Amino acid sequence: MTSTTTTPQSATTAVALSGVTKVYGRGANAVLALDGVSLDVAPGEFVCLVGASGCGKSTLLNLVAGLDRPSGGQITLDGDTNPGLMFQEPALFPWLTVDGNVEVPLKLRRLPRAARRERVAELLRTVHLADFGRKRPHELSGGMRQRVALARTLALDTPVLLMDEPFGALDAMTRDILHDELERIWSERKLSVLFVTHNVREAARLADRIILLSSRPGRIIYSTEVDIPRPRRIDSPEVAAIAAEVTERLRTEVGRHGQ
Ligand SMILES: Nc1ncnc2c1ncn2[C@@H]1O[C@H](COP(=O)(O)OP(=O)(O)OP(=O)(O)O)[C@@H](O)[C@H]1O
Repeated sequence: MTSTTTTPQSATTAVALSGVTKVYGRGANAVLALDGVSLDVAPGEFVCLVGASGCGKSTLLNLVAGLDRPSGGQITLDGDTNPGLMFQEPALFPWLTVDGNVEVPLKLRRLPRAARRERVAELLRTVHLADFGRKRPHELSGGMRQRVALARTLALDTPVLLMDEPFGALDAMTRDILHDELERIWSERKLSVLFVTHNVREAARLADRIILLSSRPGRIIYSTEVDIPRPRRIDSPEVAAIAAEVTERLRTEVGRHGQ
């Protein structure tokens, strides 16, 4: 069976992937990107997906987002809203102000004007940009632009957030601050997060659970719970120990493929 559905599920699963396979192209040019991936994300769980370059992390996220269809298997999302998406590029509309950008999903949801204004102000307070509503994206730093992108995603009021290397282009200090912000918002709003990253330390800093994908075709080869109390520091010995364990597994996997 091949499908992506958005139907009420049991309360124990926010995102469910069952035997998900993805093949790009056909015949001699066919590329098996994902092979039988099964994964459940619980409501309120923060799951980080790591793996070597080209192992299918973005493919998996795109399938969950409904941007593409699996070749086999099933993907089910709890609730009737689409998941929120964030990428490395904030993808803001340059001709709109910060307010205007955050307002876009609210307009699409046909919220009345006064309610939109109130909601935009509340979302900008959430991401600590209350005084920047009238600025345009080019007037902001990279970190601020990602905050706007986060506010815009939160405007969807979705319980599921899909993030593909959202902080990959930021400097370490800005990334560190945004980790704190994201952790706070995730915990306050009880979001379920599927977060793709190359950065194993970032995964250990943020995740309840880290999933490691094999080199192509992507299969789940390792999974570990991260029991470190929050809030965490990316430079703490506990985070470093988990990161070292995952890095070792990743190294073995990459070595196995001679990359
Ligand atoms: N549209 C496509 N057509 C053909 N092959 C594709 C397509 N999209 C992705 N692939 C291939 O599928 C595999 C998985 O790609 P994907 O982008 O999901 O990996 P990734 O783990 O996100 O990589 P990275 O970490 O480098 O971003 C790669 O080998 C890629 O070349």
